[in-house]
Amino acid sequence: MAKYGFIGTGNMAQAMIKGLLAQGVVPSDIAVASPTTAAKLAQAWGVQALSAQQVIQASDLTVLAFLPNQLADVTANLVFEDQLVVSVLAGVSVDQLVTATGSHQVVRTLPNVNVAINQGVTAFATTTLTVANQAIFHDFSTQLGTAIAVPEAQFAAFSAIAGSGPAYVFKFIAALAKAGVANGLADDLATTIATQTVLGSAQMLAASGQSAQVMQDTVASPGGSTRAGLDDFDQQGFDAVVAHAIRATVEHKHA
Ligand SMILES: NC(=O)C1=CN([C@@H]2O[C@H](COP(=O)(O)OP(=O)(O)OC[C@H]3O[C@@H](n4cnc5c(N)ncnc54)[C@H](OP(=O)(O)O)[C@@H]3O)[C@@H](O)[C@H]2O)C=CC1
Ligand SMILES: O=C(O)[C@@H]1CCC=N1
Repeated sequence: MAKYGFIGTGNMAQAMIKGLLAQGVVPSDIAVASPTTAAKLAQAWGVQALSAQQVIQASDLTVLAFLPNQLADVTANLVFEDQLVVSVLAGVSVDQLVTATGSHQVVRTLPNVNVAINQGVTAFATTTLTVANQAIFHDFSTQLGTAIAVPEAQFAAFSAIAGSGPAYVFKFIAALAKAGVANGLADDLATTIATQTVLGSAQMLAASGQSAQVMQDTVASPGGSTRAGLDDFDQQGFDAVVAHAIRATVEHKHA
């Protein structure tokens, strides 16, 4: 089994580690480095907390999972040689990764937090990898969900829809639940049914082979309450609100 390393152990790294552990990767095959959280993860999950340089040396694949603006500082004194480096840093290009690490075996990725339950969707773009490193990255990424090769010019759009998308879906669920409470449902019940409804609807759409537009019509009986709600969404400019927020996300430097 390949050994995996993480430099940076925040929300994204923890989501990836959870996904790997759920797939049967043994904790001792995962090495982590960060100022404070790495030691806590070693206690809680049995992974190895090491220095960043030791993580690189102990791993077949090292994930960079700190904040994008930390790239130069964190890598300044690290030696990667031609180790396989997988970055999750939003907005950081393959060329920037090669310059910062000195490695020519580099993968730029943009995952989402659903990797924690092996249902992530991850964009990737690479330098020319050795056959061995292609296999190591393929095994790593497919354990976490779906991995898709995406041109770097499309990473910002991918990041907005897939990377940030879970936050926007959680926002919709929260709004749906809040509206349920405003209309008389208990808080817990409203959250449970809003969550299950979004989960079931996504699965229903995926299974249907139909467009999301067509599926709306299967719910809205002619002259019924759903049509009244959909018309109200349109009058309030729902699609424009979503498009505006996605544009703000795409235009951010860390997309
Ligand atoms: N969250 C998400 O859904 C997504 C995040 N990303 C990318 O993932 C990366 C991490 O984001 P996220 O996990 O949300 O952020 P967090 O703030 O949760 O995590 C940042 C991590 O960086 C660590 N860190 C800080 N300084 C150093 C250092 N000098 N050396 C090593 N590690 C350091 C922190 O360590 P400590 O905890 O010990 O302080 C922390 O574990 C970003 O680049 C982001 O663009 C990409 C797609 C989705
Ligand atoms: O918010 C962020 O900057 C990162 C990028 C995509 C999701 N989270």
